[in-house]
Amino acid sequence: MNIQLALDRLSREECFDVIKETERYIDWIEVGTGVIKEYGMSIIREIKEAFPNKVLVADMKTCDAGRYEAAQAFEAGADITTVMAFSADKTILDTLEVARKQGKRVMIDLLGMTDPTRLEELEQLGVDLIGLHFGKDMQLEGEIHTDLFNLVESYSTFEVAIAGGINIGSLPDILEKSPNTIIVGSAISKAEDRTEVAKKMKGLINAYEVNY
Ligand SMILES: O=C([C@H](O)CO)[C@H](O)[C@H](O)COP(=O)(O)O
Repeated sequence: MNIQLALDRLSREECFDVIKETERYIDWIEVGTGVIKEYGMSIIREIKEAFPNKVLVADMKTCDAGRYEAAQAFEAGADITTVMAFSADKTILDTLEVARKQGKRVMIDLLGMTDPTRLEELEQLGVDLIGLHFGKDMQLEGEIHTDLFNLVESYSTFEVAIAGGINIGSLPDILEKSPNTIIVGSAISKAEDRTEVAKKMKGLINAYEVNY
């Protein structure tokens, strides 16, 4: 099970600090949407150059012009780019095609998605990696719940990532659902001791995997 460290609402310098402080305990690095909007593709390039052995996720949250945006992210060094589940089928197909040609991947972000038939369609389109997502603004009015997994429970074809305010308190319940990737942003990046929090979270994951 991977930890994907999400870098959001951080300066360029802070992004590098957070990675350096936690790199022993994280597997994937996500350059957050806001960070990409602030610094453009250059921050993806710089982070990939500095940490070439980490899988780099560009949280582009693409919803249109998929071919162009996927090419931008991959050209900058991303291994995975994100596309919103509500996007047109053509957008999703185009991003998948660009990814396949370059040996890269697309994560479909299910933020706001409640329609199970869209999952069927995504599977038919050839999607293999999805992100369950309880959004930042949703977190102002509630907390992530494992009910999110209901959307995907009848699909064995998807590799599943999950995000949305996951912290040490909510991690044990999430682990019971055995996602492939656990996305953690503010619980690590805004912590006083980021190394300690990342270490504890990785420790909980390792302990779960040993007993699973
Ligand atoms: O995708 C994200 C969100 O929409 C802000 O862009 C975050 O990366 C994701 O939610 C993980 O961050 P936390 O919720 O702070 O753990």
